Amino acid sequence: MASVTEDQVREALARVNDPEIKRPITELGMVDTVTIGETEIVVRLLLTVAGCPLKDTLTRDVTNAVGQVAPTHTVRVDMGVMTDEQRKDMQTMLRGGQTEREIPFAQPGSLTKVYAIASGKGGVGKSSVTVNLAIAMANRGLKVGIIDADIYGHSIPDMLGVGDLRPTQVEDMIMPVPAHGMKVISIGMLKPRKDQVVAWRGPMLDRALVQMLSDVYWGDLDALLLDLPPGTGDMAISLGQHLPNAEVVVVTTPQQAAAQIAERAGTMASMLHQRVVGVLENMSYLTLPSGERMEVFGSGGAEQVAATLSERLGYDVPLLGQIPLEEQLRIGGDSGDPVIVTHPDAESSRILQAAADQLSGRTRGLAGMQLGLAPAGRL
Ligand SMILES: Nc1ncnc2c1ncn2[C@@H]1O[C@H](COP(=O)(O)OP(=O)(O)OP(=O)(O)O)[C@@H](O)[C@H]1O
Repeated sequence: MASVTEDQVREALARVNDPEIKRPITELGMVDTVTIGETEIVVRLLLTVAGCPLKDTLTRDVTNAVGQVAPTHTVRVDMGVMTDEQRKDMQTMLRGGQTEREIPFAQPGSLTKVYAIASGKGGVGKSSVTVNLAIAMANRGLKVGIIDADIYGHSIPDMLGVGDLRPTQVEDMIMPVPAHGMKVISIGMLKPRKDQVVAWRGPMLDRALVQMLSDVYWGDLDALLLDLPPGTGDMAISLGQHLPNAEVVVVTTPQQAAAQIAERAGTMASMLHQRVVGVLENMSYLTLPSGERMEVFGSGGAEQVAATLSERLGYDVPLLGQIPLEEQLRIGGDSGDPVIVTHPDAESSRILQAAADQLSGRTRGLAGMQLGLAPAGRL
């Protein structure tokens, strides 16, 4: 009987990814020993933390991979836990050799587009827009991350159905929570208790933002969306300081009062040297059973914001779309299954998908856009 070698088994193991970190377990230093007996192969794995919730997935994947190169052997997977030293080595490897924390998206040459979703007033639908825009980008094959930096609302995890999940921590590195094919971290996940009220001043908020940007293992992202708290407060200033390359999308309703406050949010972004890439109007109208459109919050707000910002900032700030009031959108947010997933043909979903395509440079024929010159999503 031709026997299998340890190299062949390790080669097979190199095809198994850690389910959370999504990198080969061999690269992560998780394969401790491989022992090949007459009839049995024993693979000893080192987990990052004892009681890792993904033990069963790892055992299944390892058994399948080794079974393919050694079909006549049985496979046994033993589990141990990494030492502090081994965890630190893994963390350094994940940071690309950097031992110091740094914000990967602020490095020259970063290919990740960062979008800050801002609003003047609260409750205009900024978080709903963030999750649906993010999924719309993921729908096009982009690797997407979301940071919920809204200290007052932090509603993103619930909107994505992961409100009860906590991120895994490896040393001082935090693994983002997977949701709808994306990676998510929320300021709410950094609190000791879910129901704790966040009453932080500027420096604490700054630390929380830096933690979410640099201590979270984001891996390779095409787009990172940040849900900011409403208004022009400390978080917006911190973001401007740490990520001046972020592009800002302003969300507003058609209401004139909301529009004026939204203009201030856009102007502030520009003062922090961030580019305002568009305005999205939410709650624009309600389609009545007769087909007639009722403008519940009036009309013209976002057009006004786009025109004022274009004039003030000296470049074109487009209106990216007008999203109607829709019950399905609200239900999607409440249930954790966003409307763009459950009802991709709903009017709101189509408008959000078009806005996402416009932002990530996927709509053909837009004036001034580079087409086909760079990899998708990295224009
Ligand atoms: N177009 C819409 N149609 C129906 N309901 C909507 C729409 N947009 C938002 N909502 C609902 O309005 C409420 C507020 O929306 P959301 O939480 O997204 O706003 P926000 O601007 O992020 O609020 P906050 O200021 O608290 O962060 C939610 O219940 C959401 O489901």
